[in-house]
Amino acid sequence: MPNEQLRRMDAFTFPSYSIDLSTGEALFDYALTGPDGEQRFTEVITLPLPAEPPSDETVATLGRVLELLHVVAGVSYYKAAAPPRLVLPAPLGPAAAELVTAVYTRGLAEYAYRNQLPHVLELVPEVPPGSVSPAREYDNSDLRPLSAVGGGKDSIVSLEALRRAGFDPVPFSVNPNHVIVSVNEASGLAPLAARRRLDPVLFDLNAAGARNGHIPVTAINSLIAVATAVLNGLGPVVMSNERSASDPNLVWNGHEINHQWSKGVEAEGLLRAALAEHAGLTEPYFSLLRSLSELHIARLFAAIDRYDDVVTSCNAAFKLRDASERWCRDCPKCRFVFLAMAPFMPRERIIHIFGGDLLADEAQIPGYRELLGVDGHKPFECVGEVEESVVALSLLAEQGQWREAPVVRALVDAVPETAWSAAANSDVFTPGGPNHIPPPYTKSLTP
Ligand SMILES: CC(=O)N[C@H]1[C@@H](OP(=O)(O)OP(=O)(O)OC[C@H]2O[C@@H](n3ccc(=O)[nH]c3=O)[C@H](O)[C@@H]2O)O[C@H](CO)[C@@H](O)[C@@H]1O[C@H](C)C(=O)N[C@@H](C)C(=O)N[C@@H](CCC(=O)O)C(=O)O
Ligand SMILES: Nc1ncnc2c1ncn2[C@@H]1O[C@H](COP(=O)(O)OP(=O)(O)OP(=O)(O)O)[C@@H](O)[C@H]1O
Repeated sequence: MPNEQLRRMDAFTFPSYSIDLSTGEALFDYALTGPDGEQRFTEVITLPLPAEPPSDETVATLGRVLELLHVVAGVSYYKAAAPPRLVLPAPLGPAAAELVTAVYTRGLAEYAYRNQLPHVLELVPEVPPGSVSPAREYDNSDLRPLSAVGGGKDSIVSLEALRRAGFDPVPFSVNPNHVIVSVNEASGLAPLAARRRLDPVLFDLNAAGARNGHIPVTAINSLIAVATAVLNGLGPVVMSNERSASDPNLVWNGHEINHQWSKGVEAEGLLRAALAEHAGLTEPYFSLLRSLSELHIARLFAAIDRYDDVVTSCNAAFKLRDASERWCRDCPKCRFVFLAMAPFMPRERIIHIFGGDLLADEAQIPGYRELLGVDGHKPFECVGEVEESVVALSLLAEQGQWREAPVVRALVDAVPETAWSAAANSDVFTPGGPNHIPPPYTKSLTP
């Protein structure tokens, strides 16, 4: 469909969804409609099946989770045109409607900002009138947790904490690539995986110049994880989203723009409330690392060495096409994670993990100046707060193994006095902020 026709689309709708319980394959249909016709899409999500066929109650609860997933996963296709109307397929309760509104507005905020589409931030979904029959309560809080694994340091810290605390976690990933497969192998635990296939038409439209940008992928992965847990008789989904994920990158037109919005605590609360209301799940989903800073998580990671050959936090390794093998060593996330880990491990170990030394590479100085708040705003990436970067730098400046590294020397000179004093009084190693960690899990992070 030509780009001008896409730009004239006036509504995004959700024609149908279905699941085949003999294969685990769910089909989610979407449509952009306008004066020139419609553009249909189908996303395919395949859930891992349990050994025994699920009960009717399980199928009913799963259906409710998939109804939410159908609507949330539509963001990938909505963004190809960003029409003014978002027409939901069925009535929703207030908590579910609030989740959907937030996913399409705050979740697409970076997209709206970069494409200069302020109406997206004001989008109000059209919810068909009627009530939703109450969901059967489903308490899975005592069952084995499903621990989401993204291949990076955060999910490794959670997996190991759960294991140490005796929770017997099941690793779970959506579309595990070679990095995630290697991390699972290193864990020695038997993982579950779901498959997700975006409609290839979307890539054709993108190549032809359709609107494009960042989407709240964690909200989608989280609901796929919850659906997998329900279908397989497992307990809460444990995420590894940190405190700083809730911090916006900037404010635009009075709206917070946060690249990591669906990893933040607001999204976590909305998702939990929607799952309780719409699917009856009492303890569906929480982040174990919510109270911790990235720097604190890096320090916990440094105490675990069984994943050194495989751990990869660089997003370039997770692209659908042309992915890097492991760390690209030239992006905000590589820079930040290197800086965060370096104070807590011998120099040879971190060079081994990354395959190079970013603090010896002077080409990295401009990127590090952004992370340290000296230039620009916090990059649109999964990186910690400026204060965490300054604290990490101050720790490096005290260590003989790093003090003379060219990048450390240049940055120590660049950071203003005010930032050093803020870092000196920083609480980055003190857990804090709101969280949804259920009581049985609160002690998991204490060695
Ligand atoms: C791997 C990555 O960072 N991708 C972002 C990148 O996309 P790119 O075109 O370079 O590569 P692909 O990921 O292969 O995507 C191809 C196209 O498909 C679209 N798409 C992808 C996944 C999806 O669920 N829906 C989609 O529509 C995508 O828009 C591409 O056109 O740049 C994109 C634009 O900024 C980003 O949207 C891609 O981000 C992925 C969705 C992704 O998985 N990113 C995570 C690594 C990520 O950024 N996580 C955040 C958490 C954000 C959140 O709120 O959940 C983080 O860790 O901070
Ligand atoms: N493919 C995936 N399947 C399931 N969960 C995922 C996937 N990718 C990321 N996640 C989860 O989403 C959350 C955010 O991902 P993120 O990339 O920040 O974490 P990570 O890979 O564990 O650590 P790092 O921040 O070091 O990359 C984490 O809980 C992670 O486990």
